[in-house]
Amino acid sequence: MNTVRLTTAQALIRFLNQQYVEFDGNERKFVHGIFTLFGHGNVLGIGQALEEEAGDLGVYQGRNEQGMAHAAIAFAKQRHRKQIIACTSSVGPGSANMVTAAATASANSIPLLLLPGDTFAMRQPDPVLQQVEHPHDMTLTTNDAFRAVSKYWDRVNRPEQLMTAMIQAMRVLTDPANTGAVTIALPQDVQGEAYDFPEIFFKKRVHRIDRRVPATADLQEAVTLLRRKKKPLLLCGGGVRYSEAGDVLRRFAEKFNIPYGETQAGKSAVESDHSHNLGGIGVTGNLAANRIAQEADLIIGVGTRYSDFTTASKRLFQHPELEFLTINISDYHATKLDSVKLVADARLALEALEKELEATDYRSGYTNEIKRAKDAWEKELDRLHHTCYDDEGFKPEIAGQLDEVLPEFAALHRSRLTQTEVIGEVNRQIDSKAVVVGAAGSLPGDLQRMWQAREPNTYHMEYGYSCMGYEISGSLGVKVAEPDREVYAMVGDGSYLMLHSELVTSLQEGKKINVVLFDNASFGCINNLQMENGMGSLGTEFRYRKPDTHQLEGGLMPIDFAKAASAYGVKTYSVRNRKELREALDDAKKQTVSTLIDIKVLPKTMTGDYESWWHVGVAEVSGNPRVRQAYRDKEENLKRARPY
Ligand SMILES: Cc1ncc(C[n+]2csc(CCOP(=O)(O)OP(=O)(O)O)c2C)c(N)n1
Ligand SMILES: O=C1C[C@@H](O)[C@H](O)[C@@H](O)C1=O
Ligand SMILES: [Mg+2]
Repeated sequence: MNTVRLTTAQALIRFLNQQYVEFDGNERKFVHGIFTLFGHGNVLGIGQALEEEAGDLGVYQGRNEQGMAHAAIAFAKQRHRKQIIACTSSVGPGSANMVTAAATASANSIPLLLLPGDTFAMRQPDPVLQQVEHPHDMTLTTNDAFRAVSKYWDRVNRPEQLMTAMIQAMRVLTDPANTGAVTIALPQDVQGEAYDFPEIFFKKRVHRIDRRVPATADLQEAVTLLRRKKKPLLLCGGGVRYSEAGDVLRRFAEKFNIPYGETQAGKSAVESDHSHNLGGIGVTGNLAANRIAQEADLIIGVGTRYSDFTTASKRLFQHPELEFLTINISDYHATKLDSVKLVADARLALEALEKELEATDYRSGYTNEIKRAKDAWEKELDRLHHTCYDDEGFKPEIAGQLDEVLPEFAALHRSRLTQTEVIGEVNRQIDSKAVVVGAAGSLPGDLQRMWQAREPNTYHMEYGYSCMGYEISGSLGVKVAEPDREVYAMVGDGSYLMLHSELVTSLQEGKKINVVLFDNASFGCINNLQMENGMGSLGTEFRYRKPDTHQLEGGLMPIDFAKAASAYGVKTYSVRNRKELREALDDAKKQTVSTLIDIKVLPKTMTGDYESWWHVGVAEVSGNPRVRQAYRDKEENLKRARPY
């Protein structure tokens, strides 16, 4: 056998360069590049290997390991899981910073290859800098924390272990049913150790992403079930987008007159104005989708995990004879809710169902309900777009909680903008091909309800982990994946403050992103949540500590985000009214560098829920009667929800 003498790290980089995927007959390189943040745990191993022979890998420099890994996730998500950017970190804190991102990837089923440095396999210098010592178990390191959040985990303690580790890593990264974070921990001494690797390990490998065909018997069962039902409702999940099945879903819906609601991951598989697209469904769903859902007698989940947000904690669907049919590439997800299951690729399953149903002349029993629901929502949307603080008798969407904060905020910032009017304006003004990116706070709810996606694949929401700080890192990843489109990070002030370091990377790379920052001086959605459930406002508004009471109940903190970002070299705008917003959005399009629009939006002017319920852990006993009432309400809702 021919061999080549390489270090473990050199072999790893050479191997990554030889990985390809094939999907629908199209072949492409799987590993686009690698995000690096060097320290002693990786610079002389992986760093040296990249300096010597990076091959085709683009080498990016991250600013925060979590941020760079989130950028890598967004890249893979936007490329529909067919291409990745790997991430290498140093040992200890560098790797620990990627644990959150590993969880984000696994929760969202997005392939992410993490290559954290590790403590010495040989143990000679122990405790090495940044090693956490465990007297009861010498094999434990920080990197064991990845086990709970990875779909595959391995540690390469000898160079030759790299071969099985990487072959298994590729299996998981390219498996649509089981993909997520793959962690290969690399002790720093092993990264530099040489071995005679067989040349065959570096041969070109093409991983075929198969479209799994539905089993005939399952298909027959699904058809029989569907034919019995008059009011079916499709749930369009992320699997529709990853399977590139939006056009088939659209045709299926039209042909059999079946409406569909969108999950956060599935939104924009088909344009929002399609006749059968009801828009966002569930806790963060709109009136049209949630009304139709209550009366549906069959839910056809396509590529969805049925998260509590999608099903409104299993209370949304109320038809007495409700049943579930689930199309999912993962047997695990298909088994939920006692579904009749089609474990298959979304596109193939819908096509097969279509063929069978055509032969039976099936059509749902909806008459004008779909149009009526859509029209009613459009009217409501128009109202949301035109909420105006200056109107007589103005009531914020979230009324009766902190009404007094609105005049305080308006006076402090000289802004009377509502969040819903800003979203409407942004939606109308930006290019139809632009991608909006979001993750946490009140914006995912507002966007899932309100955002009108005019083109497919223009809505990018990380709502599997809803990780604050993903928005900006994610936008960078989307921009690397889609360099010809404008990308807009839709981000709250809380998320922005948590993590925006990769904004600097966007400047460094010349990858322009636009940050649309909604500053409401609070963790707004959590403030809503606590007050909705009977609490007061505790620790969720951005207020100074008051010296006399020692509580966080002083004035609101005015933060000039535009000024801070302009110091990085970002083109910034301060926006306090519609005219300034329009001008800023318009000017931002003309820029070649990243931009940030600092918009002061009145608190409590985000959307509320539309006939949905979210199961949260309310206190069973309390001295506060409002909390006791919230608990009773929860118990009542629970009685109407499926128990599993
Ligand atoms: C990393 C992380 N920590 C905590 C949370 C819980 N959380 C969800 S939204 C939120 C506040 C978000 O505030 P902001 O970004 O300002 O959005 P707003 O709700 O005000 O629109 C918090 C703390 C989270 N989702 N992610
Ligand atoms: O706790 C949360 C509540 C949701 O409203 C929010 O969107 C999400 O980010 C979250 O973590
Ligand atoms: Mg906020």
